[in-house]
Amino acid sequence: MSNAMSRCLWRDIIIFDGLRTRPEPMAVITEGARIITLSPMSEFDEQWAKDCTEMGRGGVMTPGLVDCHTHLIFGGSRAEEFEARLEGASYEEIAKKGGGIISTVRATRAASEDELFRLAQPRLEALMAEGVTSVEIKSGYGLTLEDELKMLRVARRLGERFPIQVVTTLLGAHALPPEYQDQSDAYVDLVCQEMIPAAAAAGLADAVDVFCEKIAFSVEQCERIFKAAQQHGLPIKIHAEQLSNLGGTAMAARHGALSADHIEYLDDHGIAAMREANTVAVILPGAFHTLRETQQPPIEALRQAGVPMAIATDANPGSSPLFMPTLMLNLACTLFRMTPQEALAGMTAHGATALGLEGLGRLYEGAVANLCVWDVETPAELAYAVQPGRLRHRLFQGVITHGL
Ligand SMILES: N=CN[C@@H](CCC(=O)O)C(=O)O
Ligand SMILES: [Zn+2]
Repeated sequence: MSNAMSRCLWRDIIIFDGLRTRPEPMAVITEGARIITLSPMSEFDEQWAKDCTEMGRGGVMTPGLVDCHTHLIFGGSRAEEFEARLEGASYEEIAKKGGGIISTVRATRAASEDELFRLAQPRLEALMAEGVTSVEIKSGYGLTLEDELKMLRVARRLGERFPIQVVTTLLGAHALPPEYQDQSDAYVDLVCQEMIPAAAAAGLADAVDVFCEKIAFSVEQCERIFKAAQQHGLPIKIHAEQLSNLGGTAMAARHGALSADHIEYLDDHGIAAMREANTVAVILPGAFHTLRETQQPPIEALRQAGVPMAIATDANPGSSPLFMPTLMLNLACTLFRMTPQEALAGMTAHGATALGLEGLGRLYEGAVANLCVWDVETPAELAYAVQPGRLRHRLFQGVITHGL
């Protein structure tokens, strides 16, 4: 890593600023943890280069990528489930037989904190190698008080050990653990009365998430969890309308949710509620692709309503074992006809909004210097080609962590 206090200068670079591509080549100077100059080349003053380390010319600069939905911490593998699905079993059928999420719960409970850390490290490094500078990591494979806290502690440790911002989310209501079979309300009590208070008191959770679906928790149960989260000052988000339309998104939006994620089955009522509440739509093309879903998320209706759309990897062992953020840009375009600019905004500015990190995921004078420089000629190329190795520089809080 370089000295964060020196000045770095990039010239003749195309800027995607988090929302749009700037119309002309720019010069960018960072000093310490901040961007201090972001100027069209036509206004460049050679004096600015004094005391700067020249970082090169050409290429594309984007904000550091924001992956706002991941399940990076888990034990075990679900390769067998992958094969079973190829032979025709559905995600829901596998879940109902105690496989799916619950099989990862068994492996995660059996793993120590150190082991989970060791397993998560290369997954996190894969995201960083693709330019991610902020990542959300959920619990949700513990489903006991201790195992959920164990996962959250691993997430915090990852954020302390690596040059990346880790935002943690308590997902105690991810699936009903087998020991609570036929007692889902009692399990929701555990989430509300023990997990949320303990995670909040220990400062381990930055938000609370739920999986609202027939194979998981009802709208009423999710609402109860949201009320408990808000009593502890924690923002909320929801996995909803992925496999069916239960109306969880509209309920979550009424409670001011940061985001509603998946949302393939979202209807107009849900979209109106999201627009009203400024809830971000988190689009997860990796899960859509892996589960061979057929119901498309309502991209055009969200676009017309002006609901911001984020894109994330949903990296997890079951529905999206895909640890490559730029692949998600490509899938969002090819599967959902999002534009490359929309996809990039989804993994920068809107991804940050989905995490409540306003101002991050953007490039402007004064912004935190979380940024990437890519060996491509236009921002659209990042979504067009699926090609590792294009990251020239990655800066996290002004420190060069890649491409010295
Ligand atoms: N939909 C629910 N949860 C995860 C899947 C987790 C798993 O299959 O292990 C998701 O976001 O896709
Ligand atoms: Zn998820």
